[in-house]
Amino acid sequence: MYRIAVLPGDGIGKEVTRGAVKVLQAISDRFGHTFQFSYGLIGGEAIDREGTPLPEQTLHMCKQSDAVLLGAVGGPKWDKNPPHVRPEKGLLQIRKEMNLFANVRPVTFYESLAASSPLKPHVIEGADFVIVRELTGGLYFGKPSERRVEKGEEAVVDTLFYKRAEIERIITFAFTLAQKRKKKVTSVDKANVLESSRMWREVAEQVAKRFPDVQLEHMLVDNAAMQLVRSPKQFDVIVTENMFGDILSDEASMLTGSLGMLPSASLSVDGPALYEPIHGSAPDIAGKNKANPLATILSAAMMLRLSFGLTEEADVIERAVKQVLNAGYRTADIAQHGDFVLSTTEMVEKVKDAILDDVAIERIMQVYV
Ligand SMILES: NC(=O)c1ccc[n+]([C@@H]2O[C@H](COP(=O)([O-])OP(=O)(O)OC[C@H]3O[C@@H](n4cnc5c(N)ncnc54)[C@H](O)[C@@H]3O)[C@@H](O)[C@H]2O)c1
Ligand SMILES: CC(C)[C@H](C(=O)O)[C@@H](O)C(=O)O
Ligand SMILES: [Mg+2]
Repeated sequence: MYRIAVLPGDGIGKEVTRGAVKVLQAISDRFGHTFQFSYGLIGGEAIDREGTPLPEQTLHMCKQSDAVLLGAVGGPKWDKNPPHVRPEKGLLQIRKEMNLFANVRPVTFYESLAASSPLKPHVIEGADFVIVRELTGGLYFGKPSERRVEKGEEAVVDTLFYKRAEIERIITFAFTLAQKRKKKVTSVDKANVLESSRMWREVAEQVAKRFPDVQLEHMLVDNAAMQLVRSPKQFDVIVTENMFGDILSDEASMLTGSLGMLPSASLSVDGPALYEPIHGSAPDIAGKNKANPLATILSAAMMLRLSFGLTEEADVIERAVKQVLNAGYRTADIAQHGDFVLSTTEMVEKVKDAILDDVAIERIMQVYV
């Protein structure tokens, strides 16, 4: 049995996690696995109901689970809350409390979505890279982070803080991943300005010595932002600090045409991992059955593969997504003029159908081939 903690969160988080759970149930039916789903509050809804963005009960449930599936948090309703009762604080707290330092954001080009991207097909065709984002340090967690009065003037400060060991572990993770891929690491920093980036670069050089089969290049983050749209096919594994990774991964989603396509895994050295789409709660489309569920469904596939070792089942989900896209089914965010637009729930049903077809074909192949 696999114990999955489901944290729907706010806005479309509820809609896309509902869809991913249905897909996992289809996998469970077909492969005979037992997924035990437990639900917890996080983010704005948790604030409304429990007065805190991450209730202790939620954190305990997640720590006791085998993996966590999260939707998204946040929304205008809570945007003026004090810092400690913002929905996003709950997300940062669960990342820190579960030591989820390694955030893996794969960026995959889908042939059938070439027209959905704002980038030219020849630029993106074949692009396939992973952004490895340090997730529990940097500006997000550095202290002080406060407003103050300095020499009679109102001022404010945030702090970009990393221990050398935190930098070393994420870069080591990136090199280990690159060894299993195309053996190239692009370390992104702002070493021409930031001291933290100069240490980052030193550590990358030191770690590289332990991976002689992996190529290391350094790239300044402003150049990297430009290179992502100019020539994304050059990348294999990008490793970078927290804030840069947040920004670059949303930009990278445009290779697929939508934020609604990118999954993520947040991993720790030990203990359960957390899987979530990189997008947010999308208040502008929340409750309209318009959200693209594929990023969350693909995050569930990452869960099966990375947390449960169910590689065939993960492959089935990823193949089903590709089949549905190849068949021309689109949610509004990836639709072109003239496409038949599916709702969130309709897209989920198409993925479930493809899973059932895929498994049927697999069974036939096993029997007759
Ligand atoms: N991991 C998270 O929980 C997470 C991530 C990012 C933003 N947020 C929060 O979400 C709220 C809204 O932030 P935002 O609008 O800047 O970012 P967002 O990612 O929610 O939305 C950005 C744009 O992308 C679209 N979009 C996002 N996901 C989509 C999907 N699955 N299908 C179709 N379209 C999709 C939205 O409609 C919107 O136009 C904020 O409160 C923010 O803090 C949460
Ligand atoms: C909601 C916000 C705190 C979060 C982040 O910046 O990490 C989000 O943008 C993400 O990418 O998961
Ligand atoms: Mg983000």
